[in-house]
Amino acid sequence: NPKKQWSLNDFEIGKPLGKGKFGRVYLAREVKSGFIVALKVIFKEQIEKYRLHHQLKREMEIQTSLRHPNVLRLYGWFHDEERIYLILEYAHGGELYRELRKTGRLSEKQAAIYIASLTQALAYCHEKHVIHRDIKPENLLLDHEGRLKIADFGWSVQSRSKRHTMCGTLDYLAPEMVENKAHDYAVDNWTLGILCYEFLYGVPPFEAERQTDTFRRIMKVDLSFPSTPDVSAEAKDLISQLLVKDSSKRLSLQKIMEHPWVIKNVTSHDTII
Ligand SMILES: COc1ccc(/C=N/Nc2[nH]nc(C)c2C(=O)Nc2cccc(NC(C)=O)c2)cc1
Repeated sequence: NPKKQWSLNDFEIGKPLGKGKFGRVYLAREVKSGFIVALKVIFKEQIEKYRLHHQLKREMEIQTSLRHPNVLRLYGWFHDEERIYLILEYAHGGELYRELRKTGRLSEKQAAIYIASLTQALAYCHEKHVIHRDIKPENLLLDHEGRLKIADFGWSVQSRSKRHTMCGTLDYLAPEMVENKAHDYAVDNWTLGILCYEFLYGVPPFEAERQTDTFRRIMKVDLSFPSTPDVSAEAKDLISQLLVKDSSKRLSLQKIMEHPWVIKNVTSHDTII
């Protein structure tokens, strides 16, 4: 129940799942119910040091309020003197990133299933007035059935602007984000185009040696499709309709679900339509 006051005594801590910038994630079991969760431990002094208290609070309120099969649940949280604990849904498959690195690239069917799941999750977030702004393979988890979960509201606690210049990759940034312009929901549509390209080719479209070159390629929308792997014309069409500099001209989430490439590759049982 959401109002219960949780504490560390309610959980048996299991193996560490991995570590983020602000702390580590552990497998954990709620003692009374035996329910398995992922417990994300964030150090308060890290939050205070980067003055991210309000940001973390807002991100946690957002993620607690979201209920969608492709959005990782934040069930609750608690804290002690030096740490904040997030009680998160456990996704057995781990980061989609790892699967992408292992297989190099995805089949058109698998890529379309993930794009359709992401599109539906984003449509849900947008109707709840939540712009995600930071979808990238390492923020996407897979559950035991291979279903995609957007998983970075709760712990991507860096403030957006600093985060992108400070660390991490620019590959997924839309031009208006790169220019630090006011941005709206359409940044997420751009990112869907980046992800679709990366799922099919194994690398993001504007990858470059130096950040300055990636910036330049994004601003120019310097998009090209290599001759191998042989990717369908429909997939290229969808990518080209998303990686459009003018955010108002990007394909809408609704239109993505109606695109021939998605219709051809995603039958309703793969994802809820
Ligand atoms: C290293 O191999 C792994 C294989 C699977 C996992 C599963 N993680 N599942 C999660 N469910 N809910 C949350 C939150 C997480 C989670 O944070 N996972 C996580 C955290 C940091 C790094 C990784 N690394 C990978 C490869 O998945 C996963 C974690 C690690």
